[in-house]
Amino acid sequence: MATVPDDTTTDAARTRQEERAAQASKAPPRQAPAAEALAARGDQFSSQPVIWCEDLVRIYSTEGVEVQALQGLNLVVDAGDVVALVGASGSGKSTLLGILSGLDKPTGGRARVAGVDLLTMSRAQRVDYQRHTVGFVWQQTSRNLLPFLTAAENIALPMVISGRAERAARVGELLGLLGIGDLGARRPAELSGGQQQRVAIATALANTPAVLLADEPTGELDDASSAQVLDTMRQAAGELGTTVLVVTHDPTVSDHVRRTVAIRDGRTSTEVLRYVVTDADGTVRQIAKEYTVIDRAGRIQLPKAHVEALGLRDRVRIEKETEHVQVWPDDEHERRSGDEPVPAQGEADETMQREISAATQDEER
Ligand SMILES: Nc1ncnc2c1ncn2[C@@H]1O[C@H](COP(=O)(O)OP(=O)(O)OP(=O)(O)O)[C@@H](O)[C@H]1O
Repeated sequence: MATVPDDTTTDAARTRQEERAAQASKAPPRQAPAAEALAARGDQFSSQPVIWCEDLVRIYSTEGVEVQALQGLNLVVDAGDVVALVGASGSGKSTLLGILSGLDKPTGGRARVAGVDLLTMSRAQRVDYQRHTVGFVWQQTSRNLLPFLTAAENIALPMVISGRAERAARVGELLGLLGIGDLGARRPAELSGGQQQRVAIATALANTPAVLLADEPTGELDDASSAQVLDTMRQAAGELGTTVLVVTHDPTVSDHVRRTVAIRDGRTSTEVLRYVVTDADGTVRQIAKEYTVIDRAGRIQLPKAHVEALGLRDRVRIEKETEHVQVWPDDEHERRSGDEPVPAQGEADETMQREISAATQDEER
């Protein structure tokens, strides 16, 4: 028997109690958006999802061959959240980031970031969007920074382009936030990979974007540098009220974010949410729960492991319980594959009628 949702794999009742206790005590998630920072941003959309994608489709056509990279992807990210996007190679992660960053256009569906409609924006709006609404950090440290400028000059550059005043103060603030206050005068070649990525994050945050998008920002770093970069990114984004979406192959990234969304075949498939709960004795614990994504039509994708383990195929039986639904293998299939021929509908009704009469007679006797 498979049961959905997945939280019944442990002690479901206890987990639900823990969840309620966490909500009741308003225990903040580990990377809770800083409410003050969000309020300080004064964004009109701060109470709405900052990233909103519905049935997003991206089809690439090369030499007559079509590849459907996104196949009706749905994703909602709230203001100030820090979300990791994971998935096998080719699942569509970079395609999604390309669309959200305004570098690419979806083939269909709807997408809004910080209130901007990504399908209908004009060329001028796109330039403005890339300058002010989103910041981007690439995997290759060399792609993020200009080698002939110092760290401070790199961070100031987006503000020079957008004509922002009081740049020196802002550069100092960002260098401090990213923990590289003493490295402002160095050129990228004089910095370690981790330090370069922190400068890159500061540069991406310079114009106070609503959203920071990062594609494998720790891909070229060792574990210790990765952890440092992710922590400073999370802290800086929290201070500034910036929403973060980070694509990664690195499983340790998940430990640094509240929410991990998995993409499979161009669609969001599962999510892991992490909470911090404090027990009655003061013990602080982190709870991670895996959820399966359900779309607007009520469709879910069962985990492959469950499907294989239970031999689910063709069809399943779904039963509603008080607080959950159960998914059962098709036992009808097995019953009918025996030696006896399957009766036609009229005969089946008659057979059932005969069986009921026989059972009633047995009871009467
Ligand atoms: N410009 C393109 N032209 C044609 N096909 C493309 C293009 N970009 C991506 N694809 C295809 O779209 C699918 C999704 O690619 P995408 O790069 O988004 O995956 P990904 O999850 O980011 O993979 P990886 O983790 O390896 O970077 C793949 O099948 C890929 O080959």
